[in-house]
Amino acid sequence: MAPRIILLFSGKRKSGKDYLTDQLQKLLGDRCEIIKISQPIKSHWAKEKNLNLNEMLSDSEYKEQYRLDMITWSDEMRDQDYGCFCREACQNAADRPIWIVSDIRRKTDIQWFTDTYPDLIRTIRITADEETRKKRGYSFKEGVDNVVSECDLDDYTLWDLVVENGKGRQQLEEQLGSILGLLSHL
Ligand SMILES: Nc1ncnc2c1ncn2[C@@H]1O[C@H](COP(=O)(O)OP(=O)(O)OP(=O)(O)O)[C@@H](O)[C@H]1O
Repeated sequence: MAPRIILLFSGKRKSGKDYLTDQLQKLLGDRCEIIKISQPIKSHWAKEKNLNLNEMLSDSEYKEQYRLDMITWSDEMRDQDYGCFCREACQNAADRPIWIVSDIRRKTDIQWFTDTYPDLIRTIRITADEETRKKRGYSFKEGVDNVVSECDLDDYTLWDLVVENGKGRQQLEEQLGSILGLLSHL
């Protein structure tokens, strides 16, 4: 069974992508599969450099040590084939009706999904003010926060839904409710 809908989530660092997609998964249970484009990137990189993959995947300082190198390496891979990581992440995904991609970063990610799964794609931008993001552990890093991987979707305007997750955020139930609205036809 192929997915019947694919939700693509984007947001700046510490906007709450993992938090909200985890909550959504709790609600949807085994009807949904969480996909991370960063997973194949991290596993390739960990294998190549002989690093600990679990540490890379967890929200740790370890991951931050390698973030810059990983960005450079994955940009080179993408230049050759912009869909390479999207494709690999989807190949590893379970057959479930709802796919949640929790970390899209580029216009080409959206393009790849839209071309590969026409009509199934809904895009969601999570926003949060800088002060809130800082309270959650964000601090500006040269080469990370001012490069394409973090900024390419800043000027994208065609989101199906924008979810405020900073100071002005609604209750979690309402945030999730607006996301579920995108699934109401299923
Ligand atoms: N609505 C919220 N209520 C309470 N805590 C939140 C909320 N949103 C996010 N957080 C907390 O803020 C921190 C950062 O959120 P999260 O890891 O989801 O961000 P992210 O966008 O996935 O960041 P990164 O891009 O760095 O992986 C986490 O500790 C998370 O639990």
